[in-house]
Amino acid sequence: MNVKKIMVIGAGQMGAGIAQVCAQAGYSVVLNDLKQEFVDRGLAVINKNLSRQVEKARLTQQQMDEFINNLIPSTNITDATEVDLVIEAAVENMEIKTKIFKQLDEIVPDHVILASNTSSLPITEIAAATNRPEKVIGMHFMNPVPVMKLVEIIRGLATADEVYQTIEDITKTLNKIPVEVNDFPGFVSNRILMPMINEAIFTLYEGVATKEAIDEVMKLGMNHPMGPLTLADFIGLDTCLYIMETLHEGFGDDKYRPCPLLRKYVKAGWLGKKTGRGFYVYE
Ligand SMILES: CC(=O)CC(=O)SCCNC(=O)CCNC(=O)[C@H](O)C(C)(C)COP(=O)(O)OP(=O)(O)OC[C@H]1O[C@@H](n2cnc3c(N)ncnc32)[C@H](O)[C@@H]1OP(=O)(O)O
Ligand SMILES: NC(=O)C1=CN([C@@H]2O[C@H](COP(=O)(O)OP(=O)(O)OC[C@H]3O[C@@H](n4cnc5c(N)ncnc54)[C@H](OP(=O)(O)O)[C@@H]3O)[C@@H](O)[C@H]2O)C=CC1
Repeated sequence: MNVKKIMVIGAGQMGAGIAQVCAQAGYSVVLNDLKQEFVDRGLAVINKNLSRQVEKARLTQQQMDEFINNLIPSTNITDATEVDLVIEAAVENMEIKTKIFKQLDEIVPDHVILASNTSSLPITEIAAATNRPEKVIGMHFMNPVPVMKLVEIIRGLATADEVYQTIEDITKTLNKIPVEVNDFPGFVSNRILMPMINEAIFTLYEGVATKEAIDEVMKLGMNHPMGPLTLADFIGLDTCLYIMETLHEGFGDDKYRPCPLLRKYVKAGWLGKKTGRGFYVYE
C-alpha cells in the first residue's frame, strides 16, 4: 500500500518525536492533539530538535524548512479522513485508546491503517473496538524517537500480513529497525524493561540505597546509558505505572505489582521530567 499522508494523534513526547521522524522521511504529517497549545508544544519541540541539527551542520536550513512544511497542525480528529495511516500516541489508557480507535474507524476510508504506539496495552483489544481489526497494528517507537533505532511491531490476533508488511516497510523508510513481536502484555520491550525499573523503585522504597546510588550501580556496573530511576523519570512515571498495571492484570501474577512509591508519586503529580519532578527535580 502506498502511504503518503500520516496522522499522529497526541503531540506529547512520543507523538512529537514520531511526527518529526515521519516529516523528515518526506511524509505529509497531520499532528493532532486535543488543544492547540499541546500541538504548539509538540511543534516547538520538533523545531528545537531540528534547529540543533542545523547548528551542528547535519541539516541545511532549507532541509529543516522542508521538514517543518510537511507538518500540519490539527485539533480535529476528522482530519484523519485525508490520511492513509494513523499512528495514535495519546495517553496509555485503554478507555481513551478504544474511544479514539472507534471514532477513527467510523470516519476514515476503508484502506486506512490504524496503528497504536501503546507501550503495553493489548493490540487485539484495541482492534476489537473497530470493524477493521485486520488493519490495526502496534507500532511501538522508543523514547527519544529521533535517536532510538527500534520500532517494535506488534501483530494483533487479526492483523493482516499485508498490513504488517506495509508497517515494516514504512518503519524502514523512517530509518528505523523493525522487530516483529506477538501481542502479549508489555510485548517484549516493557515486559523486560519495566519490572527492572519497578524493582529499582522497590530498592529505593525499602531503603537499600539512595536514588543516586541505585542509578550509579546500573550505569557504572551494567553500562546502562541512564540509571533506572532517571529512565523512569524520562519515560514518565504515569506511563510506568500504567505499564506495570497492564502487566499485573494481564498476567495475573503478583511479581508485576507496582511499587507503592510509584503509585504515590503519580498521585502527587510527580510524573518525572515532563512535570519537572519525579525521583529527581528538573529545572
Ligand atoms: C516506555 C516504552 O514503552 C519504551 C521506551 O521508550 S523505554 C525507553 C528507551 N530509551 C532508553 O532506554 C534511553 C536510554 N538513554 C539513552 O540512550 C541516552 O541517555 C540518550 C540517547 C537519551 C541521551 O544520550 P546521551 O549520550 O546521554 O546524551 P547526549 O549526548 O545529550 O545525546 C546524544 C544524542 O541524542 C540526542 N538527544 C538526546 N535526547 C534527545 C531527545 N529527547 N530528543 C531528540 N534527541 C535527543 C542528542 O541531541 C544527541 O545527538 P547527537 O549525538 O546527534 O549530537
Ligand atoms: N514515554 C515513553 O517513553 C513512551 C511512551 N509510549 C506510549 O506513547 C503514548 C504517549 O506517551 P507520551 O508521549 O509519553 O505521553 P505524553 O503525556 O507526553 O503525551 C500524551 C499526549 O496525548 C494527548 N492526548 C490525551 N488524550 C488524547 C486524545 N483523546 N486525543 C488526542 N490527544 C490526546 C495528551 O494531552 P493531555 O496533556 O491533555 O492529556 C498529551 O499531549 C502512550 O501510549 C505511551 O505508553 C511508547 C513508547 C515510549
